[in-house]
Amino acid sequence: MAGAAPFAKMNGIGNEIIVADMRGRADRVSAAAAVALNADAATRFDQIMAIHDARTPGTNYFIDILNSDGSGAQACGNGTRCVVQALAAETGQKVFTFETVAGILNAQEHEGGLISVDMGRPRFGWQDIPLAEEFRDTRMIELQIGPIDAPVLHSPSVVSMGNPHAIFWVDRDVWSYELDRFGPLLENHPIFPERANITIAQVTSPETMTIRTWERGAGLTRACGSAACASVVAAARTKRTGRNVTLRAPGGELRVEWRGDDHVVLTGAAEWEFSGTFDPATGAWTRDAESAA
Ligand SMILES: N[C@H](CCC[C@H](N)C(=O)O)C(=O)O
Repeated sequence: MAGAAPFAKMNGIGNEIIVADMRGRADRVSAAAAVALNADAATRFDQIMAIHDARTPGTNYFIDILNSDGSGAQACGNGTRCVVQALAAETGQKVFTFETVAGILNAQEHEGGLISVDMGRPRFGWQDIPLAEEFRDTRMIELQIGPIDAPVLHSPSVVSMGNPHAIFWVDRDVWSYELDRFGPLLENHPIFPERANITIAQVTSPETMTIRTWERGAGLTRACGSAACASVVAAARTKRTGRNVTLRAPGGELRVEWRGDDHVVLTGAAEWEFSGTFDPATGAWTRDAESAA
């Protein structure tokens, strides 16, 4: 065993994140450690962002992303902001280039503390998302849930932001839908061979929308950055909004810009809660003595 590693419990507008410092070592945070940390109320999380030494010249670090069920994720916008805040606090550096299994991404901390992450280009091909069968037009696919003649949620837009997203457009308040009941069914629907993150979105103006997300591998979360990006891209594609949108999620506000060069930039806050050390093999952990409650 390689010994204990430092971690910080943080959140990105309520998206519960553990930033694990795995620099200078060859082991990974295990799925068993993720499940154990998530089972403890004090360290319950949506994603672990494990910072590893860079693998590719021109990048600062490699980031390994785990969901709370121990599965891997290709992208996590809110978690990336937490990584930036932790590293900026440590080093004073403000601009970072990270590598994840989904590719290279740039991020920066602004004056005043907000952090932007360039989440790259969205992909729309049915094989990119992926879907189990061909859909030529992914702005709206045939998928519904609820009574057959009066579906509660139907006809989502689907997008890959490195990870799979389905966005269901709703007219009523997003809280009036039982996302805890429908989320798991949709996440695991056979149309999504790699499962999917499920978002319900209410567009409130060409520049604003409200979203709630059921995350693949993590369940209901108070915010999901890649879902915010997917929602804006899908809304702009279907002419529901422009390309610059402020989103309200249960945990707070995010800004998304789908730039002219096709990159999607996510901006929002990140917050440190406490620090500790943990065993990346088992998830056993202790809180640092000087750390906040
Ligand atoms: N919370 C993350 C997304 C996690 C995605 C993950 N649930 C998956 O794709 O499996 C975010 O802020 O982008």
